[in-house]
Amino acid sequence: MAKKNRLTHFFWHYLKAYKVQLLVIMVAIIISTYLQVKAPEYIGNALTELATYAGTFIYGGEAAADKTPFTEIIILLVMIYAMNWIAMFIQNLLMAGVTGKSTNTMRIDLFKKIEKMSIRFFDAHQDGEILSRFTSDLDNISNTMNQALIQVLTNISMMIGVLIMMFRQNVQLSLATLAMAPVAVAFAAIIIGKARKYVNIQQDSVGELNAYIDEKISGQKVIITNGLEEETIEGFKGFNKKVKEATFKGQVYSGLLFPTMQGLSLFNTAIVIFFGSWLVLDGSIERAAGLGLIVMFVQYSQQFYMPLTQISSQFSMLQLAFTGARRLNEIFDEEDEVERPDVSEIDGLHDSIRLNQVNFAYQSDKPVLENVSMGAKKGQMVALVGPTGSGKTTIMNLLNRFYNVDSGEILLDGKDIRDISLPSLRSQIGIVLQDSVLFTGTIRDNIVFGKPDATEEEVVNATKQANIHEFIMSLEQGYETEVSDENNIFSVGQKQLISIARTIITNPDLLILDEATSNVDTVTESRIQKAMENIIAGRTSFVIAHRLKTILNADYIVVLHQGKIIEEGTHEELLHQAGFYAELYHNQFVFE
Ligand SMILES: Nc1ncnc2c1ncn2[C@@H]1O[C@H](COP(=O)(O)OP(=O)(O)OP(=O)(O)O)[C@@H](O)[C@H]1O
Repeated sequence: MAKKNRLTHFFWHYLKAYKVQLLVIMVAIIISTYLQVKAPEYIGNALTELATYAGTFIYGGEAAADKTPFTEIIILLVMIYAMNWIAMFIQNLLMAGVTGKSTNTMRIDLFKKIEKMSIRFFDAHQDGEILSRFTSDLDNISNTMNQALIQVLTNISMMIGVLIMMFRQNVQLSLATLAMAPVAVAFAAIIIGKARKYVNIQQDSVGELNAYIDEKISGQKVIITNGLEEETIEGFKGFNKKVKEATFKGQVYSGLLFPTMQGLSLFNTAIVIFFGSWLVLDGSIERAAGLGLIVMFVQYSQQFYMPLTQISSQFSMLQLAFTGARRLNEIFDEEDEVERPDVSEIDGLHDSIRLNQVNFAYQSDKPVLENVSMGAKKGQMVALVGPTGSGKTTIMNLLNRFYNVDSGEILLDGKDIRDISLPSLRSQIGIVLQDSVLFTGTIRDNIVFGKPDATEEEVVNATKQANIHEFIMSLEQGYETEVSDENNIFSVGQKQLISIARTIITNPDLLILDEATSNVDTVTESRIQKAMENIIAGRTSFVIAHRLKTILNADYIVVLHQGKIIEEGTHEELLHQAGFYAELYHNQFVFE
């Protein structure tokens, strides 16, 4: 029940801005339903008038025959059809507007929500799975609103109209007409319940399938180099089979609705005929009027059950929209990044940044950092070293508040970073990761990403410090060269240099650097090294260091092992300790 309320609430939230349009649509639906119900009566009258005219014409001659009543009814009929056309046109036009605007708002809200999500959310969801909410789920909602909603509303108003007309004619026969309605509703509820289950599975499987396709396409090089094409296709078939099976089962149940409703409708027609005849024989209904009444109620019975049948046939489409709404709600229900209510702004790093007894786990049963205490004074460079999986990246994630500590605290100038507003904190931090991402746009766009109003001088200054200015100038279109992450005109090293320039331009007080381990040629390697030195100079920095030279440049070295600090100090101090670090050093940092 709560779920249904949630869906009703969801649709109402997006439709309430269009109350007036929806009201006009409803009125237009009622008008067109009325006109459609009324038209056959006028056709009948027209035929009667035509017969009268023809009779008079044949027996009394043209002069005696008056075709005015016939002509008048025909004109009226034309007007009825024209009004019906206008009413339907208004419905469709307004509905297209309401659908377009409301799904557009849904799409914007969804994107806004995703932009507010924490890194934990992105770590826990695959890209393709998130993407499918924007594609198939929103499409389903939009298609249903455009195509099925008016038909469903028309059918409901038709049923109400028929009910009113029936009860005005004869209450007993009306009740007989409704005899199978509870059975029909019960059947529909059971079948709908079953179908909903499979439509839900279907849409979830589509999400998983999208995630699989997305992952495999972006990892295509690895697949080819490892000769895993066949395995990948088999994996795809597995996910595709899940979609196929759920779609089939959903369709089977949805498909059951239409024939079931039609069967019940026919059965009810028989009830009406028998019950009507019994009433006539019993004398409850006058014999002369009996036959006409029975014929009328046979029609009512069909008119009443037909909309029910049609609603049922549109059901699978409605179900897709409900499932789409449920899946959008799953995202809307996710928690945003939480800020303490009394957060404040900072204007930079003035003294130090420290981790105090920090404990952290991505999953509660697997501690990743245990009792980590370390820090950097303003202007210092701290190198984090340790084997893979020791928790270096995790410390960077906590410093930037991609995640919050489970216990302990991180203090920036003595202030808990959870008390600092996220935008304010992050504006002071510059990050260069191993995998540098380029966004679609020009090189310039990519460099001024964090400072769109940067001057030409600032851009060139940043690229010079990052050692990439000359390379950019050697390109035919220089800073205006169009790039994207898939555009392979840059090597990994060059991408990292652009990413360093992007960070330099924001002039952050605190730097988080993850030194690239990927093999780059020696020229690029020394360029990166120089760029790193330039960006670090005069700033406070934490560097996940892989190169000996970087480590030797550090003011302080922290050695991590399985989430714990096992050694710390300057290079000389650590060598003197003759422990893990000294061994790594003598082995030329083989964990690279
Ligand atoms: N998003 C995540 N969800 C769950 N566990 C994670 C996540 N990210 C990292 N881990 C786990 O946390 C531990 C520490 O990982 P982390 O990335 O901090 O190590 P690292 O020292 O940076 O390793 P590397 O040098 O290979 O980058 C590892 O055991 C890893 O499996």
